[in-house]
Amino acid sequence: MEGLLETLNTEQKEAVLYFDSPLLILAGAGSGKTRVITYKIAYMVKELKVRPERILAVTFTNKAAREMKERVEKLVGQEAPVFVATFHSFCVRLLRAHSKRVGYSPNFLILDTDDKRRLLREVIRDLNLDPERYSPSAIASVISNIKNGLYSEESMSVYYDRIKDVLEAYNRRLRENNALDFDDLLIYGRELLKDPELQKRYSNYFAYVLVDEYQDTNNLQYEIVRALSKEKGNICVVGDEDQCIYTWRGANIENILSFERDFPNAKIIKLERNYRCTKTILEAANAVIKNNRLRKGKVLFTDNPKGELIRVFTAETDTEEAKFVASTIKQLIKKGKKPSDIAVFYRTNSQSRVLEDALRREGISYQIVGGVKFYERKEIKDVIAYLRVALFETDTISLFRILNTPRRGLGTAVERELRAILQSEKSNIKALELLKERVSEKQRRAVSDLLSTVENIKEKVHTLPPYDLIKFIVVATGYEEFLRKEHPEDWESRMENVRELGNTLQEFAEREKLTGEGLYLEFLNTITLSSDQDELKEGEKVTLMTVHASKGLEFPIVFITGLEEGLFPHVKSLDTTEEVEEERRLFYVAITRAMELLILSRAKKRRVFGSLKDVKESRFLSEIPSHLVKEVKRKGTVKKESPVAVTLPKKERKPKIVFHQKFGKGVVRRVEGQGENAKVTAFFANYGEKTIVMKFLKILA
Ligand SMILES: Nc1ncnc2c1ncn2[C@@H]1O[C@H](COP(=O)(O)OP(=O)(O)OP(=O)(O)O)[C@@H](O)[C@H]1O
Ligand SMILES: [Mg+2]
Repeated sequence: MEGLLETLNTEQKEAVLYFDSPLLILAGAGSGKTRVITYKIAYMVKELKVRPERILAVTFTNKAAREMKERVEKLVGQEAPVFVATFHSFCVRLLRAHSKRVGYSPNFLILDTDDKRRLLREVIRDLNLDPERYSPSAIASVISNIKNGLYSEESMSVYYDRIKDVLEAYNRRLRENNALDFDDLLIYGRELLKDPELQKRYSNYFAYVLVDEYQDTNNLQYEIVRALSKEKGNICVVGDEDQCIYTWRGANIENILSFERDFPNAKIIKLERNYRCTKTILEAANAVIKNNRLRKGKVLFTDNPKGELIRVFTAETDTEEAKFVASTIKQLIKKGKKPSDIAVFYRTNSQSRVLEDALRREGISYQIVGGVKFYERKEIKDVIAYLRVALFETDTISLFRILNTPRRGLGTAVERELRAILQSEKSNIKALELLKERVSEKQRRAVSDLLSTVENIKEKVHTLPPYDLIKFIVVATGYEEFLRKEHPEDWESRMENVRELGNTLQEFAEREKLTGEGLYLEFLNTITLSSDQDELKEGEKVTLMTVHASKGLEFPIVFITGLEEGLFPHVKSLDTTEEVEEERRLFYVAITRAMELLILSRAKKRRVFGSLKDVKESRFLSEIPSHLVKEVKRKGTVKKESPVAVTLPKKERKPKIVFHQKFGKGVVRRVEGQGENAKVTAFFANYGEKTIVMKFLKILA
């Protein structure tokens, strides 16, 4: 342990060793805040002999939690698990133990964003409201804001009156389904801790509480932290007000001030040395954030080398910008950089597609974090819904999802019948039994089939390995045929996803050493709670993500794309100074993820709703001092693809070896057709023979 403390600077060491009163560490990006938290936990376990499970560490995402856990285990050895949680996962644990007190049974369901929207759509339809005026996703966010108490009293009453019926029906349906949405987790978690007995029990149980990314906690989260630590004051929170980027979700910079008020004897430690970025990058970050008025203001310096100048590229169009990113990455890799050292950020999810296309064309493997997440893809949700119906007696939301998926002639009329039955009958299986009596002969057979499939799954959960169980669901329901018919364009890749689900489950089972029902419950739990950062797997892939998802992470090389007015800063955040300042903090977060090289880009024209529009350079670009920047020139004067080359094609060479993003290298067997739409059949070592459209392949030989 002695040796370990030596790798900390004086202030960091002081923070690790300080236990006399509540501790607040306020410090800039890359100054070692997260490092202090991990070392503090390690110190408590190793030196103070605190039992690891009695230390509660809270971070912002599951990914961050997992990383922290690994780091602590590296420091103390794996002798015992440390409880590193997110606010949501902590509340799930609390609720599983005491759900009765808030009127839920312990095996409650957690609705994710998509489930929530589906349920709202149903509610809106049942209330005979116009779905045009009441869009489920808009209402979903209003409801979330109401639940989080984000509206002022005045606007609250306006919103509340307008959606009162929807909200009440929605909450009722949640209760009937024994289900909670993400907001409820925090609300009921907080509710439980209001009970003096529980509050005492848990604040006594936890010897110490630590919170990372404290600047982004909202009021509910703050109250939870406070309930757990107010008596003993055994708490350490770390944050940076310049990185507060979730005020739109109710994060509150004021929490930092309230901390000093609620814990009057709090000790404040500042860390001023950045260990992450080059001098050039840090100077740029400091210059940008200086333009914000709403900040405490602090200095941050680094002893790191000056490093390379920041590169700036101006493209004619967004497509050209993407090409620039892809070709630059290719060069960097050629020069020996690892793909996993490179990250590409964008302000909004929809920017990723163009970038993805360009990367694919260059044959660069990438992973996308956020966007349509794997578990939100339709085919994955369908298959998981079968699992959920089998495992959760009362999950009617999933029941309606699978009723006619794949199509089995159980349309809206049958759905209505089923809904009526469910008014009095809560069990899925019993409801299906009853449904059989109320439908036509043909439909009866369909319902019987569905019923036996569900019962089979229920049983096979205990007997089949996970991969085979997924296969069973696919075969029993004819899901592959269904995909083939419904999605002739991409059914293969969808099936690939379903298989991937089987792989993931298998891997999860082996890693967590779980089997049977417990395995699936834990798995469903984990994926429902997984957030933007959680798909990040290590590996030789370039990472694409929104700036929001990049919080807390670091990469040697970072691209920030789309630096245009209206995009970054975003058009929705231009009205007030506060909004623009939040965008600037977001830009500050993005810059400070970069360790060695920062590359910024923008386009002069960008496709918006299908057509190209002129866009202006982001104001943030001009806030970076010019001596830190180097303009990247466009290569030569490559005109638009010359029409001559298209009309006079060289005799197409038949490819022999190709490369595919997912399958890797393949030996070509057949080619049908020509050009980018030609169908190439190739053999891939780990996947067997596949037929793929040329444009998704790279020719290696
Ligand atoms: N004393 C130190 N000696 C060497 N490296 C350090 C030291 N402190 C921090 N680092 C390294 O600096 C980098 C940034 O540290 P860390 O991620 O803990 O910063 P942070 O303050 O949490 O940043 P952010 O605000 O972005 O979350 C990490 O790679 C970390 O290992
Ligand atoms: Mg951190």
